[in-house]
Amino acid sequence: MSLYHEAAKVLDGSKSGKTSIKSLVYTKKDWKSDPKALFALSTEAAKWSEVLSEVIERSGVLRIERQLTPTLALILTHDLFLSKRGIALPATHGLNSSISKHKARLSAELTKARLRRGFATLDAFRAFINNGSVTVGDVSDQPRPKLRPRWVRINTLKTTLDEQLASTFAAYQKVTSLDKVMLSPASNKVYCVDEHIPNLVAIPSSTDITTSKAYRTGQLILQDKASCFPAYLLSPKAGEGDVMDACAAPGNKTTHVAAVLGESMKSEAVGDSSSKVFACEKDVARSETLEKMVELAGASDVVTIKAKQDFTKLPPTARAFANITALLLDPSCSGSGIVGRDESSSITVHLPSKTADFDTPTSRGKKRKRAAPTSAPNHASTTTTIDDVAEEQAPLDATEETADKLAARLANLSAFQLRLLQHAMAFPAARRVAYSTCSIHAEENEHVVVAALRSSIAQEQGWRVMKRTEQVEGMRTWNLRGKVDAVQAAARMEIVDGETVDAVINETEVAEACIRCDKNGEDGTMGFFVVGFVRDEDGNTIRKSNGGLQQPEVDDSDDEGEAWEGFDE
Ligand SMILES: C[S@@+](CC[C@H](N)C(=O)[O-])C[C@H]1O[C@@H](n2cnc3c(N)ncnc32)[C@H](O)[C@@H]1O
Repeated sequence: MSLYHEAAKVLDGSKSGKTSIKSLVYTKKDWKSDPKALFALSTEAAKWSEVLSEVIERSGVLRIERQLTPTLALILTHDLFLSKRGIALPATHGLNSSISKHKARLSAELTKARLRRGFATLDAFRAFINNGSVTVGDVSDQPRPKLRPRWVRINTLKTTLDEQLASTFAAYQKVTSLDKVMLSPASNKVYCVDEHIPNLVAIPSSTDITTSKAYRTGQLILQDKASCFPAYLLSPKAGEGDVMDACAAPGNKTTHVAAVLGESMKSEAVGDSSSKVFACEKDVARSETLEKMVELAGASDVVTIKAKQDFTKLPPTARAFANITALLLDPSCSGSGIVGRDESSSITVHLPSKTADFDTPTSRGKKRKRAAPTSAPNHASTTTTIDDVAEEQAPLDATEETADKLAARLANLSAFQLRLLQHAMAFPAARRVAYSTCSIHAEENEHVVVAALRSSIAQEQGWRVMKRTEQVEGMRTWNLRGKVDAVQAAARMEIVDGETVDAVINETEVAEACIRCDKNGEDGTMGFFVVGFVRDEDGNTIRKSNGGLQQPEVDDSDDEGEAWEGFDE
């Protein structure tokens, strides 16, 4: 059947170490299989390849089924145990039966492989593999790998940290370092209160809290630590004005900023209606999700949803927005920081050896060997190269085309992100903007920051970066900052349009102001970027730039939905 043979071809192709699975699948046009299904199967089989190679070798199947290649055996064993639908071939098909008839033996080896690694259930093992860590070893004699934690935000609109520690997490043991959570065996119930973001807790990734009442009722929200940075960096104070979340769905940052405002209301003892949050979302389906999320989080009283609304069409000078002093801008981006995205580019593919010698029916009586370590010579082990992050290192092959496409896509995205950022800067009473992406690319991050600082709207209205020294404590003490070379490169870029003016950029200060999070790094976060913009002067000036753009003086709040064509028109 083509799917299995074609997936085997992809995995064999990725052994050269030059081309990623993604590249192999998407640069060839004449696959018989659906490319999405082919990509999914190849990636999943590659993720499990170290474990399944061990299982296949120990079962001795390849020495019995001589017609099976190691790659086909790997892929079929994957589907036999790990795909919901099983092997997608009739039971009588030769390929299916060559693996299925050894099901009992393979299953026993899979169980042993799981238990050797300390996982009580297949689900916990799956969570471990999906977490991106494929380098596993016997718990008895090898250090445990660090696993990204599960981040749980305590929704202070509905509960408190203390309440949750005494209820949902009552059976958990408190640990004081994130490492202890990341190194914790799957069965351990531990938590660590985060040192940077208030009301955030880390638990082991294999711990499922989605069945808890607190989660189901919106008291707990699963939100990556990095994704909590923007609302915390913005830290709006109740009574100081309203907040606009420009690109809001599904609403994690909206509900977080509402909670931050709520906390400030408690501490400042200001009236309930003193500040509100507008949440704008362009997409129809995502607007519905946003509405549900806001309601579930108990934020409906504070949040006014602008559903199906393009942010760039909202007139900043509308009366309804006259009191907006802070904006969150988390626009669509490449998503390259999301764990699981593009992971095919860095997966090490392991293949079982046909001649591995374990205690199998055909090698009975021989001395039993331990599982081969990751780098054992009887594993055909290679790491495929990443085709987007390390473009400059990519060898001259099919990835070149992908790199060109990526560059074009990033150029489009950054132009869009800059346009939204300039629009955010146009709100007359705005004093703070938090700009963020879940991208690891400088084009969407430092480059956008520099371009925004050089834009005439920023120059005319006095926008600058929020310096590191001005940031809230948890953000000030976060060590990973923006890339100076990326800021320098952007500052040297030619000014291409009349909307941009020459401006002096303090490169070190800008890079220090920017905050980055590493994908799969020691901090257990996704790849992320956030920066704050502030302005001190009175910003009620209406922009009349040399490009002839003027904002209409809209003073009727009902006009919000009307098309204000924005800066690009
Ligand atoms: C990265 S997601 C936002 C995630 C959200 N901030 C959160 O934390 O849950 C970007 C969102 O912006 C929306 N979007 C894109 N362009 C927009 C525009 N011009 N106006 C409003 N929303 C837009 C997308 O539909 C998408 O839902």
